[in-house]
Amino acid sequence: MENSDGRSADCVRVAVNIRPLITSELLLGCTDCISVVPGEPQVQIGTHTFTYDYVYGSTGLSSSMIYDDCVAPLVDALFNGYNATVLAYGQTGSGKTYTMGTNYNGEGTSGGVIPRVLESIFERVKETKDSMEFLIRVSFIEIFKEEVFDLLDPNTSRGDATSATKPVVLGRVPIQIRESVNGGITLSGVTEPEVKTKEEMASYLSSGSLSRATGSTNMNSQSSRSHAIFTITMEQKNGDDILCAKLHLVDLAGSERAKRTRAGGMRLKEGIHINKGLLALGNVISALGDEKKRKEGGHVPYRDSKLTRLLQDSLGGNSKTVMIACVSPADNNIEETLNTLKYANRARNIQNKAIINRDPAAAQTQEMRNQIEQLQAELLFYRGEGVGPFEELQILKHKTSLLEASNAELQQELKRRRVSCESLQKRALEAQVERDQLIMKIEAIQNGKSLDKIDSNSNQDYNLVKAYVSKIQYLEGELRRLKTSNTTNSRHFGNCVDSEDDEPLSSDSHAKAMDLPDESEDDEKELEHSSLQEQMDKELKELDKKLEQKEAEMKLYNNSDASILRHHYERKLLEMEQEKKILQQEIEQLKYNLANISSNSDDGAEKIKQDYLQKLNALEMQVAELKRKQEDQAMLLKQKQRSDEAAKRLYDEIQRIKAQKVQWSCR
Ligand SMILES: Nc1ncnc2c1ncn2[C@@H]1O[C@H](COP(=O)(O)OP(=O)(O)OP(=O)(O)O)[C@@H](O)[C@H]1O
Repeated sequence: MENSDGRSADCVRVAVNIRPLITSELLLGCTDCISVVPGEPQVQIGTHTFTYDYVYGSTGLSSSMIYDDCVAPLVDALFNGYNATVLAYGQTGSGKTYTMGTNYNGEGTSGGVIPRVLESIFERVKETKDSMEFLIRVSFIEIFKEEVFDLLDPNTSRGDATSATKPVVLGRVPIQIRESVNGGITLSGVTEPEVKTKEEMASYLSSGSLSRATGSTNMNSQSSRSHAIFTITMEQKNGDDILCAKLHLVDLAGSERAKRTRAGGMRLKEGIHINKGLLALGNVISALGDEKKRKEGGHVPYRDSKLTRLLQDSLGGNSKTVMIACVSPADNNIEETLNTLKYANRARNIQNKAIINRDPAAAQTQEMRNQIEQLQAELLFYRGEGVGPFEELQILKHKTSLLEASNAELQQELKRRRVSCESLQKRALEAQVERDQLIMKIEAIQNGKSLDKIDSNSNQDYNLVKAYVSKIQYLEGELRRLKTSNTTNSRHFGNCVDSEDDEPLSSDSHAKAMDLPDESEDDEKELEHSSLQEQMDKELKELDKKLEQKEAEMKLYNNSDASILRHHYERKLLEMEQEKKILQQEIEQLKYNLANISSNSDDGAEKIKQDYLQKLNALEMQVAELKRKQEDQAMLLKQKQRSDEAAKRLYDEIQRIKAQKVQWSCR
């Protein structure tokens, strides 16, 4: 099968992610050595031009699109029973960990792909869990100095996700790679806990990442010294059909040259092992990506390293694979960047053969069941016990299966609608709570309370308002119920009254009148009805009071104070934006000064450079803090808009209830 770009759907997809120049590179006076051809997935470096499936960063596509373009299709594939791999490759400090989000700790939003994978998997599980059983497990391993270690092994775990400091290394026992009879690669005894929520999965990722070997090199203060593979295994059971597939998320250690990283001692030894694994990976990519070698059926050296053995299925095997080549644009990295781009270019030629991983026993059972059905039909036909010719039987069977399929689809649709209905109800409740909370805030402001004090009380208020709104919803429900029962009673009572009307009775109504109970029964019914009426009048009055109260609140809310609050938020946002702009201008100015100092060899230049560097750092932190505050303000503003909408809906609802009530009272 071919894609619109003419490449086979099973080819390894390759994306290049160019990170921006980082402060340390700017301090060295580095400039961009790589450019992206506008509108094309093409990069130019020196005299070379390379084409990929996607190019992000440095004015190519925005790197925030990596997940949607490259990774979301792999999550789809996982749910369809295909193995999938995302592989981040590149020199040390080129942004692999940043791109993958391997250090995600479950809090906030990291730009990396892993948090989005977690989010998306559990959203889809939630959507389909009524018709499907899921079993999700995770494993997290690292290859450190050519040994495979289990990062989730509770016996050797070096800390938990909440620990702020890096835990101490305990003696770890490497795990063995095994090859199963059908050639599949397994890790004997690897810890594979079952996970049921996104948070649980994130906590395993986070505790494993803490245990991962990192160290400081000259090129990256937090350099990953090992190759890490986080694997999500998903088993889906639908009746007898079982699909079992794996998604590998691979964050490789950076390729590096000892001279550049100024590594010595332990770091040097680590580097040698890292490079050995990456060299083997390069050879595998060359063997698979070189058309000539592939046609000649040349040997693929998977066995040369643990890394290549573990990635055997991902490169040239049963997997849908995306490789994200991460590069730095700095001209002092040009040699490594060129190398990465060359490998990435070659990797585009790798052909995989992904197949749906159906449980063999379940697949066989299904096949046998079909066979039995077929044979039974044939038997009926030959015995002459069939209702008609064999073909007719086949048509009927086909029709039945079509009807069954459509039935299943309809049931699915029904379930989906139910779920969405529930979630809409929940959202309506939340919106009402928010609205009421805002009204309370406005009141508090009017009463002269400070914003800080209001915020500190808001949690307490939230629960109160929630309880209050649920109560109102309950009462509204009760009222509806009573209205219905009253309508029924009124009809019945109306019938009785009709029979006493002066108007002549039709023969039909006359017949009905004959069926009427005797007078004492009538009295009883009337009494019962009037007591019911009385009770309902009481409830109605109460509801009237509530409606009035709500309307008064709405009026209060709709008056100019609400717009004061909105203006307050908008003004704050604007102020922050201006402050951010000023800070960014200062940063630009500092960077410019720094660039000038870098080319200046004055004696005092180094001191000024250090001062600038410190100031730059402080300013960058200030900008980050401002950004966070700005996001908070924007969220508040959004919340406010949502509450306005909810208030409007509520107001409409009140009007509707009132209209209904008037109608009802007139009956
Ligand atoms: N797209 C980006 N935007 C801004 N900063 C980035 C980006 N990518 C990476 N960085 C920064 O570059 C530095 C190195 O990134 P990272 O640690 O992800 O590199 P790495 O390739 O994983 O390195 P190593 O192989 O040594 O572990 C970090 O400070 C990170 O914050």
